[in-house]
Amino acid sequence: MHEPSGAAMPLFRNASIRSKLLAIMLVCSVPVLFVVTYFIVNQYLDKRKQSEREVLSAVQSIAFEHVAQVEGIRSLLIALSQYPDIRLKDQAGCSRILNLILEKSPTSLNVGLADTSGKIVATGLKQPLPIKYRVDDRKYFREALRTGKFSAGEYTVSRAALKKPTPTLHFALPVLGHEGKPEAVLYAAYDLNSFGRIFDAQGLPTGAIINLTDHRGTVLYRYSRLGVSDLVGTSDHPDLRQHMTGPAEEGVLTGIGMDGAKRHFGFKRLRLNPGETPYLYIRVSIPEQVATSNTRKAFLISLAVFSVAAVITYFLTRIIAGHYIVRPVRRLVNASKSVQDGDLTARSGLPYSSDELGQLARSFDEMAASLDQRIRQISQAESEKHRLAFYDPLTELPNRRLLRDRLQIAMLRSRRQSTGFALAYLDIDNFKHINDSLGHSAGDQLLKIVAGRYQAALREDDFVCRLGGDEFAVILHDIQQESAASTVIQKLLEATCAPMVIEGRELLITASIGVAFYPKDAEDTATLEKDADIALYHAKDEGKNTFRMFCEELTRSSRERINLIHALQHALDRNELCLHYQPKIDNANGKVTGVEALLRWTSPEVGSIPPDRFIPLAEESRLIIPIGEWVVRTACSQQVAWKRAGCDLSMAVNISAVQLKSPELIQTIQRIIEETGIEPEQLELELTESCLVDRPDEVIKVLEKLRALRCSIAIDDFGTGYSSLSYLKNFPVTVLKIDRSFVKDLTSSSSDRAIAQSVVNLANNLDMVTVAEGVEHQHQQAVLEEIGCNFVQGFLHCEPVPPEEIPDIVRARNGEEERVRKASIN
Ligand SMILES: Nc1nc2c(ncn2[C@@H]2O[C@@H]3COP(=O)(O)O[C@H]4[C@@H](O)[C@H](n5cnc6c(=O)[nH]c(N)nc65)O[C@@H]4COP(=O)(O)O[C@H]3[C@H]2O)c(=O)[nH]1
Repeated sequence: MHEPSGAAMPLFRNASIRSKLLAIMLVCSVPVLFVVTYFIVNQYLDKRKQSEREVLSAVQSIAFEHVAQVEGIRSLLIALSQYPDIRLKDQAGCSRILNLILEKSPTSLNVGLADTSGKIVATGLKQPLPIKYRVDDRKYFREALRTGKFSAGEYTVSRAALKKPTPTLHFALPVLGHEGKPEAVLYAAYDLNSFGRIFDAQGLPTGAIINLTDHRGTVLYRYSRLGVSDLVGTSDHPDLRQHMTGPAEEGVLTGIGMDGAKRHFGFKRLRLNPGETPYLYIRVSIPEQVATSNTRKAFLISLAVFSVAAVITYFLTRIIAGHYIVRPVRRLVNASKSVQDGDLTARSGLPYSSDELGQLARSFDEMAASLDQRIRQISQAESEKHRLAFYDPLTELPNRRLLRDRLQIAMLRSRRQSTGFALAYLDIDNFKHINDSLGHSAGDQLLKIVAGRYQAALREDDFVCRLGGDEFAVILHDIQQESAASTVIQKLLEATCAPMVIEGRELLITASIGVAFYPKDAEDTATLEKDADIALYHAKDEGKNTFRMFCEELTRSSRERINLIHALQHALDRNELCLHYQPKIDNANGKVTGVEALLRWTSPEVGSIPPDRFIPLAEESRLIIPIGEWVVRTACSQQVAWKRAGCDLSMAVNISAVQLKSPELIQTIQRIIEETGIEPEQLELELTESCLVDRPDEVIKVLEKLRALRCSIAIDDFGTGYSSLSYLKNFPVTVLKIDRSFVKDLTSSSSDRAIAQSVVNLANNLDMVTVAEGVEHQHQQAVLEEIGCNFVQGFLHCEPVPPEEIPDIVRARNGEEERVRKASIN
């Protein structure tokens, strides 16, 4: 079966509709998912940017505030440097002012004055510093002296506030003398915790961290809402130091923080004076997770909603597709399978809605209905064809073809069951005569009645068929014995004999039956049929209304028949045929007025064969056509030869029914008349009465043509056939020959005499002459003369003799008769 290629989606080629629909649903969901994802990613990126802006802004504002504080310190130190006590390095005055200043400065942990050797002159602290405390090792001190400018120091943990170590960053300003030389250094310790406070004021989200490092990357201060980190003093993460060396003074970046979390960083470098090394690197960071937590949440919610929607859609699609698509399609598939399996009454059972499935259901149902109708029509046509092929239309019995099938089946069944069966051939006796005399319609009715009787007489599993014409065949199953078959055959004969009324006339018919047995007589059906046929032939031959079981003897006689036909085929060529002539005597004067030509055959193999035996075979094999032509030609030639020799006789020739039906008969006779030169009036064509009853209208036409040739026409064996007297007057017949059977008992049987008399009267009335056949005795001759029969033939007068004897017989007879006649006159 052809499979659509469907190379596009081989994965789904064999998937169910439900799966395909679900796949479609899922595929259609992808854009939705894509859009949702797109918006969420966008939101995420926005959040990220927002977070970066936030950290940058935070770092900028923290730096700004810090710078402002440092500037405050710078201004303060500048103002102090102008103060007289400071310039004079008056310890008490300095302490007082510094003390006062320190109290007012929230970001400074200490404010102090050191001389140029680094020795502390005074501090703003309440408690005095230890004597050995010096600042000459501090970077801010040395830088201030070196540069003469406001300088920053390095990170320290305040030693001033001993109770609580505090991260500090020192700034220093040299106090310059009149020559501009540094005379002392003012310094302030900046509390790095100030960053924490500024940082807190930014309102950054949880997890935000501020990280301060120096130019070496050492963490100076690290603070979050959780407090100051213990990572202070450690080295900054190398990956995060890029901002220290990069070109940008401030900016944002994303990376892994020191806590291992991904963070958004805002950074800024701080310098006291342009071109100087930055004294502080500020970094503020927010964990990305915190920055994008909303979008992540939104993403997860969307994903959850999408998943729930997908699950709901999945189940809804399953339910809806199952109800509206899958179930109808399954019903269509099932209906299709049923149709495929031969159930053409199968229908979808779906409502014919206006959608595609409704239309498909309607189309399918209509297609199945039309298929059903077509198949019915075809099967009706087939069964009609089968009926015509295997059944006889007249009797509705099976025909010969079906017989052959049934014989095969019966044979196989018998072989399997080790049984046997009988085949009987039946033939209605004289059906042809009945058919022709009563008409075809009556003949058909007869056959139907007989067929019905045979069916009724047989068992149900026996088989009866019509072979054609008046022939029937019967299979009798499970019969091996002749005795068992005889009972059934007898029943069939009786069924045939039962009186029947057709067209108001009561008919009595008989049948002949031939029977052969399987496997006794034949082991194949063809031989069995032949055997039954042979048996039937012999039943007919034996006088009809009887049956004959097949035996080897019959085959032998049949074989003889066939051999005889073969021999007859060569009889003409081999000059084995000859004619004898029987004189015909005129009762009026006792003279021989004519002869009847009678065919004789002497075969070198078989010897002399009587015409009653070989003429039927010649008719059967249609050899009678050439033989009959030879007879007419020989007889006519003989007649002409005798006539020339002074022996003028009429010539009677037998014409068989087969010759009469031959379309060449007229031409043949005409040609022979012309060729031989016989006077046509002297040629008498004898036809048996049975020739006339078969298609009388056509026979009349043939006879009229023969009469037109001026031949005489005689009806042979008159009174033995079934010819209707009403027809007789229409036949252009000139002679009626009274059959030998009536002549035989003419003197003893009053009915035979009455028949003979009737024939003579009929002939007289119809202007015909009569000839009596088979006259053997004088008393028969006397009666025939008495009843007025015109001519006689018979052994009493002369047997059929060879042609050479005829002239002498005629001379003797006609001379004698002349002498007798003259004597009787005298
Ligand atoms: N018992 C008895 N028989 C007598 C007597 N007189 C004559 N017959 C026989 O009666 C038969 C008369 O011929 P059929 O009735 O035409 O009957 C003929 C005819 O029907 C047929 N037949 C003979 N020759 C021909 C022929 O050339 N063509 C055709 N178509 N049929 C022929 O064969 C039949 C028999 O012919 P045959 O044996 O020659 O028999 C002849 C003849 O020998 C008699 O007194 N007693």
